[in-house]
Amino acid sequence: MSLSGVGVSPGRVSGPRVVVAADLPEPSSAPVPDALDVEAGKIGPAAAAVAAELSDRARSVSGDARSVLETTAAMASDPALIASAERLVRERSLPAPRAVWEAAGEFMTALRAAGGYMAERATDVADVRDRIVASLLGLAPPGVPELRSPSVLVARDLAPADTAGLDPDLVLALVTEEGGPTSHTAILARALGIPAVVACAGVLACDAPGLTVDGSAGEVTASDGVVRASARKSRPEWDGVGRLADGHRVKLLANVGSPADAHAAIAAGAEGIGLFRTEFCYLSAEEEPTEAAQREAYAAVLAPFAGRPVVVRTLDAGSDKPLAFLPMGAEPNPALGVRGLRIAFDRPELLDRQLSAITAAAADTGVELSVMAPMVATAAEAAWFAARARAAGIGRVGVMIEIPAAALCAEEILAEVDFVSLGTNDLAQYVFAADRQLGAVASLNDPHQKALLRLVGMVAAAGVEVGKPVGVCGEAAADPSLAPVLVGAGVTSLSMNAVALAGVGAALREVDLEACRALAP
Ligand SMILES: C=C(OP(=O)(O)O)C(=O)O
Ligand SMILES: [Mg+2]
Repeated sequence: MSLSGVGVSPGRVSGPRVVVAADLPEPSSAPVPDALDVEAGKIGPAAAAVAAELSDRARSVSGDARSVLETTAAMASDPALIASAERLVRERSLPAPRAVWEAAGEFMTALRAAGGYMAERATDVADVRDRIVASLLGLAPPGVPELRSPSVLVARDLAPADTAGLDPDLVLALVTEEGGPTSHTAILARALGIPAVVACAGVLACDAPGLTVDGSAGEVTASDGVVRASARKSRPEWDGVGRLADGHRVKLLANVGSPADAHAAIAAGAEGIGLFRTEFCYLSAEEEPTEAAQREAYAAVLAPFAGRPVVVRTLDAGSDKPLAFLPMGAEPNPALGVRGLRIAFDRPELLDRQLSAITAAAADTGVELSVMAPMVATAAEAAWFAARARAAGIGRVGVMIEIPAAALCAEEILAEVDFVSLGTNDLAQYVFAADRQLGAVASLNDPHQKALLRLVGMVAAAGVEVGKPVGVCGEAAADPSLAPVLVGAGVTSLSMNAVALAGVGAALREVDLEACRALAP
């Protein structure tokens, strides 16, 4: 068997195949005709089996992981949960899986209503619920399985929170049926240094014991399941200063979302942060973090960059990065819906709290702060954001250009702000009308596309005209073959994951500005 997809994170490895089970369907509530005691009697043993499995796993680990698993095991055998589910079977003739689903749902509602620490526990109850329901239905529990040895993970797609939690020591490679080169699964896999292939149709149907994954070529082949890894390519030489062969300066910055990313970026020579995705701090949060908690979380990411320029982006929640505390309701087209800055239009206090936490974190850490907003469509939106950011005491304010309308009106937008940063991931998605999470249209989300580069050129030219900086912080900036094209168009900084910095830095040293300009699409 040999399959091809889109290689999004380099490296060639082989290892045993482990499949991430799909989400559970909501269990049927069709009434059980009789033998209610027998039906109710299934719940206790299923819960006990789940608790035993979790306790067993707890014994094989230590520290925080152990106490989390022990607490979850205790929740699974909670007599109140079991009794409540059994009662639902007897009183409403519900099948056992449905009764567990509803009983856990009542617990979760009560925990969320209690708020604070209790609300955070609702996610654990959902985890326990899914495990017991899966056990009753004879299915694998959903989500990323606990890996005990290095494996190749196969999934339809992963949520950003799941990908961010992957352990690069245990996940040899990641292969998904869905996702494109700019999906957050791909971005996070690259940042973690995990070889990955996305848009790999047919991989879920493969039942070989193992897979060989080539994250550069995008090839996936069946293997015997034995672990083999090729030596990692050494990084090109780069001295940490972004400049062309003729000395023309281009700031090379990092995209970060966690303290670990920030430390990796400093170690890789980043001159500053070009994109701090603040929503990545809250992918698993049930409630809006307080201003004090935000200040602390942002400071932990910014601290390694004391004295350097950083661009903090306000929350880009919604669509492919849902945050539980900002539910959007069901939208037919979430990528075209209420996401990014749009969320703040009817919740301005949410934005103000975040701006004030960011300002405080910048003061705590001594960084040179700039703040920008995601998903800005018009100059009026840019002006609205800039006014709020300036009122919060922020001196340098920008917006992302990631909607075609914003690219077309870059001049008007630049009149309202101090800088712009091109989000080529979303810009490609909207220019080509091609969902960045969908494997079937992955090739349209390739940042080498002429139409995308022409829009980038228009925005960069507007920046040159008015003398304001235009950066790129989408995945296009991380591609050593595209970096000279972007610089030739007039882009003044490139921001990327830490792993990409040296390759881009070295590629820029090979060319001068004239050669870059000649590459215009
Ligand atoms: C950098 C971008 O933002 P995100 O990937 O977080 O949507 C982009 O859209 O290019
Ligand atoms: Mg974006």
